[in-house]
Amino acid sequence: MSHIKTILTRRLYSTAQSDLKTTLKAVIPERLQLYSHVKKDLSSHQIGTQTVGSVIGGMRGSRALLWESSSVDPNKGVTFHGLTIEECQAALPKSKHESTDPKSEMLPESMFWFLLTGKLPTQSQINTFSSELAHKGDLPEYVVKSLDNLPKTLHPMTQLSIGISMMNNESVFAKAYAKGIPKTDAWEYVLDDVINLIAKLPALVGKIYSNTYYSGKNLGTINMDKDWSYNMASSMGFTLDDSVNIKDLSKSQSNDFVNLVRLYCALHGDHEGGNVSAHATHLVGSSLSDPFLSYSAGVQGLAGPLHGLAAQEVVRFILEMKNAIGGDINHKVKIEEYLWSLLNSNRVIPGYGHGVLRKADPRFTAMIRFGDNRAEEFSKDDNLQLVKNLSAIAPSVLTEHGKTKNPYPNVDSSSGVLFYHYGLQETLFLTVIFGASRALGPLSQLVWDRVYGLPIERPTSVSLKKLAGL
Ligand SMILES: CC(=O)SCCNC(=O)CCNC(=O)[C@H](O)C(C)(C)COP(=O)(O)OP(=O)(O)OC[C@H]1O[C@@H](n2cnc3c(N)ncnc32)[C@H](O)[C@@H]1OP(=O)(O)O
Ligand SMILES: O=C([O-])CC(=O)C(=O)O
Repeated sequence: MSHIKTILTRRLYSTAQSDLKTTLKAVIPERLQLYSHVKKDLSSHQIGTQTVGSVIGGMRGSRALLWESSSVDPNKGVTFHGLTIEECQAALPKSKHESTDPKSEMLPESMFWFLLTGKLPTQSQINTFSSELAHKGDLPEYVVKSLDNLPKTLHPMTQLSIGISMMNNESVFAKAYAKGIPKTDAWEYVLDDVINLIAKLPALVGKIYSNTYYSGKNLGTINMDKDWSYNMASSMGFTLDDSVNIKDLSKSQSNDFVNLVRLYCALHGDHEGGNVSAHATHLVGSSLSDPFLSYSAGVQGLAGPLHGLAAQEVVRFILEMKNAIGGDINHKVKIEEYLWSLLNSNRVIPGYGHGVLRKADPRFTAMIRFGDNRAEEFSKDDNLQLVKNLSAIAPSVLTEHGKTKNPYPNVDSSSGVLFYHYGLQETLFLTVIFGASRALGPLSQLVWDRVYGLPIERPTSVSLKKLAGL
C-alpha cells in the first residue's frame, strides 16, 4: 500500500512549488510530443470502429450521425432530400404575392416544410404556413425587456443565443415533459416549439439589430399577410410599406433585399448533420433539452469564426484587402501579395476551405448568381467584383500554400457583400441572419429525433496514452 502511494505521489504530484499555469506549462511539451507521434505515426490505426486519425482529427470521415433532410457531397455540395439548389429554386413555393415573378426566390418556410416532411409543399399550404408564422411572431415581453437591458456592445450572436434560450420559458415540450408524457408523443410538443421558435426569429433579429445599432427604435412591424423573410426585412427596417426604410432603399432595392433574405435563409438552412451548429443542436437536444435550449447551443456554435462567423469575417477581410491594395480590385499580383501576407502571418483566408467540400460550394455560386441576375444594381459594386476576382485567384495561392484540403470558396465568401450592398453594413450583424436561417434544418431534424425516440448522445472518449498504446 505505501509502495503504491509512493509511486502515485511521484507520478501525480507537482514537485515544484509553482502556480497552476506554470505547472501546466511544464507538462505541455511532453504531452505535445506524444500527440505529434500519435498524429504522425498512428493515424491509420484502428481503435474500435474508428481510426486514431478520426478520434483526434475532429471525427473527419466518421459516419456517426443520423440526418434526414440534406446531405453534402464533397464535389457536388449540398442536396436537400436529393434535390439540388437549382431544383429547389424551381420547385419550392414563393411568396403568394410574387409567385410568377422570375426574380422572386423560394421561401425559407417552403424549405423548412420540405426539410421536415420530405414532401414539396403546395402554394396554398405555404400561404397558410407563412400566415401561421406571422401570427405567432410576437416576442414575449420579458424577452424584449431583457434584450433591452443587454449591453449594446454585446455581440449580436450572443444576444441571439440569449433571446432564443430565454424563450424556453414558453416551451410546451418542457412543460409537458415535467407533467409526464409518453415518449411517443414528444415529437408533437417539440414540433409546436420548433414552429414557435422559427416564427419569432424575424422579430428577434429585428430587435437585436435595432437595439445594437438604432437605440432600440421600432424599425418595422410584422405584416400578417407576408412571408417570414419579408417580415424579417421589415423588422430590420428594410421594407418600404411596413418599416421606416432605415437605409432609404428604392422599391426595387427593397424587393431585392427581401429576396436576398429568402434565398440566403433557404440555402443556409441545412448542411447535413455534422457541421458545428447542427451537431450542437442535435447533441443538446439528445438530453431532451427543449428546442429553444438546443438551438441556442447551435447558435453559439455558429458564432465561431471557423463556422458561421466567417460571414462577418469575409466582409471585413474584403474591405481591408480593398483598402490595402489601394482599390485596385483587378490587380492580380496585389491580391496575391495580400493573401500571402495573411497566410504568412498564420491567419486563415476567411470564406475558403471546408471540412467536407472539395470543390467550390454551390451555395457560393448561387449567391453570386443572385448578384449577376441584377447586373445593373451590382455593375459598380467593387466588393462583389473583388469577391469574384478573389475566387479566381485564391485557389492557386492556397494550393501553393499547401495546407488546406479545399482551396475553393465556401458559402460565406459571397453572401456578406450582397447584404452590404443593400446597406446592411454593420458587419458584426451578418451572422445573425445565418443564425435565423440555420434553425430550419437542425430543428426539423430535432422533431425526427423525437419521432424515432433517439437516445441521449454519448460516445466514449479515450486518452492520448491509450491511443498511443501506452
Ligand atoms: C458555413 C461554414 O461553416 S463554411 C466554413 C467557414 N469558415 C471559414 O471560411 C474559415 C476559413 N476556413 C477554415 O478555417 C477551414 O477551411 C475550415 C474550418 C472551414 C475547415 O477546416 P478543416 O476541415 O480542418 O480544413 P483542412 O483539413 O483543409 O485544414 C488543413 C489545414 O489547412 C488550413 N486551412 C484550411 N482552410 C484554410 C484557409 N481558408 N486559409 C488558410 N489555411 C487554411 C487549416 O487551418 C489547417 O491548418 P493546420 O494543419 O495548421 O491546422
Ligand atoms: O458543413 C459545414 O461544416 C459548414 C457549412 O458549410 C455549413 O454548416 O453550412
